[in-house]
Amino acid sequence: MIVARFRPDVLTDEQSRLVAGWRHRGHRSFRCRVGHRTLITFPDLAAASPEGQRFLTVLRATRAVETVVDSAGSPPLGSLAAAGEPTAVPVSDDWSVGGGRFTWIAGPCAVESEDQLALAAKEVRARGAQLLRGGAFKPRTSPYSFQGLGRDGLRMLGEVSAATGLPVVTEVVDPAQAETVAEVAQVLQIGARNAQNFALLREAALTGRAVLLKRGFGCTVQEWLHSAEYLLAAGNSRVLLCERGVRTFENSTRFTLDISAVSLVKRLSHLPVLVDPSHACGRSDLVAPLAAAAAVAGADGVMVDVHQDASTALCDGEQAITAEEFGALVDRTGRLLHSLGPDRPAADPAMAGR
Ligand SMILES: O=C[C@H](O)[C@H](O)COP(=O)(O)O
Ligand SMILES: C=C(OP(=O)(O)O)C(=O)O
Repeated sequence: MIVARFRPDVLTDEQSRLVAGWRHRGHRSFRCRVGHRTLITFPDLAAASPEGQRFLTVLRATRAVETVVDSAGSPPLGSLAAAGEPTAVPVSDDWSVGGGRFTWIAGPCAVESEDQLALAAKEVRARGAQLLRGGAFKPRTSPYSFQGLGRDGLRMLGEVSAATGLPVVTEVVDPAQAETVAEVAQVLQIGARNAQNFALLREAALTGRAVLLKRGFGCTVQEWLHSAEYLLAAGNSRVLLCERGVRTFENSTRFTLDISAVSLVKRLSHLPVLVDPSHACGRSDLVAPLAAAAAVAGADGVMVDVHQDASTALCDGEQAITAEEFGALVDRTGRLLHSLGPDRPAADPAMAGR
């Protein structure tokens, strides 16, 4: 699919003229601001048709257009080739995910009480977390399992965030609740089970909050990237991808962490890629090695479940690590990243699309 990247010193009237001309002929275009640049894709442009050829000539001759890229079957607005460089996604006044810094997101799987959340936030913040996770609305396999504290949980997240300064990542499961969740959370999480709930993706994007998009456990990399494209095409470029394991024949771990997808997506997409080792393996003893693997594979950060007393956890206790273990994990991974230095696989626009 054809996508045009416009220069940072955008000549918006040129952009608008181009888009208006194209739309006047009954065609669609989708625009997304990525860093300092604007990407516009033209899904109806058939490069081989005479009309397509004429439009491409105009695009290439337009001063405001930096480059015109064919994303070759990959979703265009998320493509690294189109953006030209990886994007860093701001999630608060003083933290961006991506851009070379490693991000730690930690906290309980589910918000269970004020005390539990406040203690977890204090503990993970002291040990290096930049964002607090915690589910208020829990997507559970069984209707009889703990479903989360709902609005009460959201309120607790808001209070703890205000007290600690930690931005909050929490899941939204219902399109009608996207705005309510966005009043509290700096990052809306779309869980694996909803990765292809397109109405939910659209509502989450329209809140303008950053969106952390888990990979569906039955989704291919291309399906996952197309879900991200729904967010981008709705005009929200603050998208974080999160690999959390896929379902395979292997059942000795909860899911199978697809580490190759991490390195691959860093080559295909300009969006930051995170890894959730907790949900991937479902076992606290494998969280540290998988987090290390994620860091080496080029991930921009890791999200982990942390609980003070996993034996009493109301959700996913088997995969939660303690705050002390989290601290050790942050230290070890920090040393690992340092030792890798510039050898850590980074997004390389020259490899995009291979
Ligand atoms: O965050 C946790 C999810 O809600 C959980 O992994 C769902 O799984 P389960 O309901 O099968 O336990
Ligand atoms: C439900 C969660 O994860 P996933 O959607 O990856 O299962 C979660 O992180 O709380």
